[in-house]
Amino acid sequence: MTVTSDVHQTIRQLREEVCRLHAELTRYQLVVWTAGNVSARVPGADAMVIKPSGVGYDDLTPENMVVTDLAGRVLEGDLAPSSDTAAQAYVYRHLPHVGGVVHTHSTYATAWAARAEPIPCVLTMMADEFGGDIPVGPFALIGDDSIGRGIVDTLRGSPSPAVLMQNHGVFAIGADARAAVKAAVMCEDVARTTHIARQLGDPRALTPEQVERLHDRYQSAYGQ
Ligand SMILES: O=C(CO)[C@@H](O)[C@H](O)COP(=O)(O)O
Repeated sequence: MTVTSDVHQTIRQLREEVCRLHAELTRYQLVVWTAGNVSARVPGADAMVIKPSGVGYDDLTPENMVVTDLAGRVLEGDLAPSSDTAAQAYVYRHLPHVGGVVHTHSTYATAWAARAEPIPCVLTMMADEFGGDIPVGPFALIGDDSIGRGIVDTLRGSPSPAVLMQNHGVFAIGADARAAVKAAVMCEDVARTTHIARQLGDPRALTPEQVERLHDRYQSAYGQ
C-alpha cells in the first residue's frame, strides 16, 4: 500500500470520527444551533478535517466534513470550512503534539471568558485534567489566524488543554480530537461547579503540591 492510499484511508476514518465527535458537543450541551466545531489533524499529511461552516449538527455527515491543508485551503469538500479553520490550522502548525482542536461556547466556561477570569484550580478534577487554573487568552476577531495565535501563546508551556478566549468561548486541544472533546466537556463541568462554589462562599484553592501530585497521577496512572 502506498503512503497516499494510507492517507486516503486515514482521512476516511477521520471524517467519520470528527463527524461523530460533533454529536458529543450536543450530547453534553456545549453548543447551540451551529456554534462550535471540532477538527482533527491528518497524521502523516499537512492536512486537517473540520466541520463545514454554519451547518446544523443534525445535518453533519462524514461526507460533508471538509479537508483543508494547514494553510486553511480546501483540499476536499463542497462546503466552506468552519470559520475557525485558519485559527485551528495555526494551532496545528505551531503545536506539533496537538492532533485535535475543539471550540465551544459552553455556558459556564464562556461566562468566565466574558469576565476574562481564569477558572481557579479548586477541584481535584481540575488538577487531574488541567494541571492548574484554566487560563484566559486575548480577545481576537474571528476569521483569520488571530484566535490561533492567542491559543498558542496562552497554551504553549501550560499543562492546561483548554483556554478561555476572552469574550468568546472555549478552545480545547488534545493529542487527538477525542481528547480535545474530553477537555472541552470537563472544562464546562469544572466551570459550572466552581461558579456554584463561588455563589456559596470562597472556594479553597488546592496547593501547588496537591495540584502537581493529582495531575501526575491522572496523567500517568489513571484508568486501564
Ligand atoms: O464562534 C465561532 C467562531 O469562532 C464559531 O463557533 C461559530 O459559532 C461557528 O462557526 P462555524 O464552525 O460553523 O463556521
